[in-house]
Amino acid sequence: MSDTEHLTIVKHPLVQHKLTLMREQEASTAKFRQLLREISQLLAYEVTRNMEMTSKTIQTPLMEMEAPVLDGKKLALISILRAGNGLLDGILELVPAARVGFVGLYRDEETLQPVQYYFKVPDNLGDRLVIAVDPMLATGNSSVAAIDLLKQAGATNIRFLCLLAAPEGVARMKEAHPDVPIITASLDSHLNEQGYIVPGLGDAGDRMFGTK
Ligand SMILES: O=P(O)(O)OC[C@H]1O[C@H](OP(=O)(O)OP(=O)(O)O)[C@H](O)[C@@H]1O
Ligand SMILES: O=c1cc[nH]c(=O)[nH]1
Ligand SMILES: [Mg+2]
Repeated sequence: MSDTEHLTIVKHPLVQHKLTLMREQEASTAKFRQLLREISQLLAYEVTRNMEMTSKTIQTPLMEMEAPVLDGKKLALISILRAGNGLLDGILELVPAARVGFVGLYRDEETLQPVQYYFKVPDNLGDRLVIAVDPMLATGNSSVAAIDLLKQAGATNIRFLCLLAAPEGVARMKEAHPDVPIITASLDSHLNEQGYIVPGLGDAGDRMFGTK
């Protein structure tokens, strides 16, 4: 997979405008959550772009026609807890029949290593397009670990959707999972010493859920 196939940055003006509003430190919890939900639907448009299609015969008021419909087994959306849930709900509104799974991971603040606390995913992952969602791709340790687990559970066709990515995380994902395309709204500058994305937006989970 070439670099341009591996990383897609969604530069649509509505995405970029909403992302700027989310980055601002005075955005309230309610505003932050609402904006993330709105952006998730715009990003979902991009991440589902290549879903397989088939057709079926329908009857319009005027005539019979062969009309396009989605093919194959349902999509599996996987939320990397807990911040992933901020992307999940909006996408589910667009794809209400999707199956949903959860990978519970938090990042140890000292070591920046992921600590797993939950894993529950739909059956037959190998037959599905699997879209893993987490707003932040920082060191990449969490997303690499989550995708390791999804592959162990049988997933073969995986995409990773995030709001912000750091170059360090993109490189780590490319090394560990070169077959997994990343779709994001922004490739930011770098990570700071605490592993936060700069300029970033802070801790996505805390901002979304109003915790510290
Ligand atoms: O790429 P990494 O360096 O691993 O960092 C990214 C991870 O950090 C955040 O989660 P966090 O650990 O804060 O958990 P939370 O979602 O419960 O807030 C974020 O949602 C990612 O899962
Ligand atoms: O900047 C960052 C890095 C990891 N997790 C976050 O929520 N924000
Ligand atoms: Mg967090």
